[in-house]
Amino acid sequence: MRYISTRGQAPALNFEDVLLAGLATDGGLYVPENLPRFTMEEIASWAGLPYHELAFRVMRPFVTGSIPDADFKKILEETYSTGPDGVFAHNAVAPLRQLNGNEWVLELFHGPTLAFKDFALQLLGRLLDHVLAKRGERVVIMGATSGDTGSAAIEGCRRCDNVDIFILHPHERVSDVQRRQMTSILGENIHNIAIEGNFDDCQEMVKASFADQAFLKGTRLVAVNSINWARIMAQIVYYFHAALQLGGPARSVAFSVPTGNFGDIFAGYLARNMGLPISQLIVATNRNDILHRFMSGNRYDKDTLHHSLSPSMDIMVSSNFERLLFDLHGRNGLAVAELMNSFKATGKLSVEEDRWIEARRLFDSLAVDDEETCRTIAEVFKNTTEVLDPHTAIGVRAARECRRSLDTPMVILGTAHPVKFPEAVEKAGIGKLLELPKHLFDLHEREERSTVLPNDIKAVQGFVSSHGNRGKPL
Ligand SMILES: Cc1ncc(COP(=O)(O)O)c(C=O)c1O
Ligand SMILES: N[C@@H](CCOP(=O)(O)O)C(=O)O
Repeated sequence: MRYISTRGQAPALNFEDVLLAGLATDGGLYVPENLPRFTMEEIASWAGLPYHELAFRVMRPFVTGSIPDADFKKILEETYSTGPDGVFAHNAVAPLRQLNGNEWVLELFHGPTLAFKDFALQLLGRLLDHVLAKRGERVVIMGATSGDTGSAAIEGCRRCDNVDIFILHPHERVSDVQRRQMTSILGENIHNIAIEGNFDDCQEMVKASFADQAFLKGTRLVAVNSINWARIMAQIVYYFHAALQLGGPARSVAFSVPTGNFGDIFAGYLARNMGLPISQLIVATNRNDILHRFMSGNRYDKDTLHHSLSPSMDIMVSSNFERLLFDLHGRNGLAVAELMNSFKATGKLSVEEDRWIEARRLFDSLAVDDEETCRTIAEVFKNTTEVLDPHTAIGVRAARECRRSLDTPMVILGTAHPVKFPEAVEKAGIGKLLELPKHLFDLHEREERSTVLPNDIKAVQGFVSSHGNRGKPL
């Protein structure tokens, strides 16, 4: 499998090199040159497979030529293991919980850091370990987080011998549990940086570091955000997993996806393009609604960033939207480069009418504010005694508002465990005490380590270069 850049001017890479890349050299994002497509018979034959075996079938075409089948199978078996020493706490890995009649939450929060990010980052860490050991190479990882990617990336990479990982989070803008999950994992190669800015500032600094890597003195820079193709690839699997449990592929399924960086929903869009019958994909945003404004009015314009009760989706500019733009423009990289350059200059973007109509055919959307989020948490609790996290609640609200058919199963991606967001749960009026799982029971007593830095790329790059070799200078 070869991968090409959404801006059309970077060299095509194989999977191994894409895994070790972040942004392409032309500033674009990598996508497969040709998407694999499965037949209905093939997909139907996967019903009942354990998660890791399904993952092998769905992802194999993407890694072919780079990771031998036997190694990939072993890595997947370890990644999606369950049981007392396993990675995931639920035997089904990603169980479906019925909310009512034909509405289901796909619980993606049974991994070590209690959010859907574990599905991809547990895999990414193992793939990096495999590839770097083979190459005998050390790398620096830089990642930006609004709260969940950070801990999942650290947890996924903490045992990798060949990485130093630097995670940038917005200072005082992630929940207490989220911060502690990151800053209490101690190791000479783990570096948490609290930036005096917002998530977009963090994300921008990571992206800019790919463009100018002199500060790394020759050490390779790797991404753990969803700009890294391997992240998206792993997130495709659970769409197949959910649909197969609900009568797919003979029956279509609809998905509602809490969205920030457009990564998770883009994975659903790819699952549909790979042959999975998906009748509806709903983009569910919080008040930071650039994606909803595009879908509903062809206006992808920067706004100010609002702090919400769903902080992980407090994102102004969505990285993976560029991957959709690439498809909407007939995979014309130069057209995308032009659009993105103009967006960089003006903060505004809209597309030609026919391309926007196509986007509307592909996605429905809704923006949900804090009040509606709390109302939904309370409503679901009253009817089911399930406590939703605020991001999942946004998905539920959007599913209920945008649903086209009651006969089609509606799956809402349950992206995080509510224990990570007690403020929203409390504001929803739910008195039920939520307990941290066993492996995190003493989280609030653990020692924390992080460095506060100004919103200044030179300060961040200086820190990376003076700590990038197991805490010592590069
Ligand atoms: C809990 C949670 N839900 C939803 C999202 C949105 O996912 P994405 O950025 O892939 O759209 C994120 C992170 O962005 C998240 O952490
Ligand atoms: N919600 C994310 C933001 C980063 O998104 P990513 O999927 O591109 O890593 C987070 O919690 O950090």
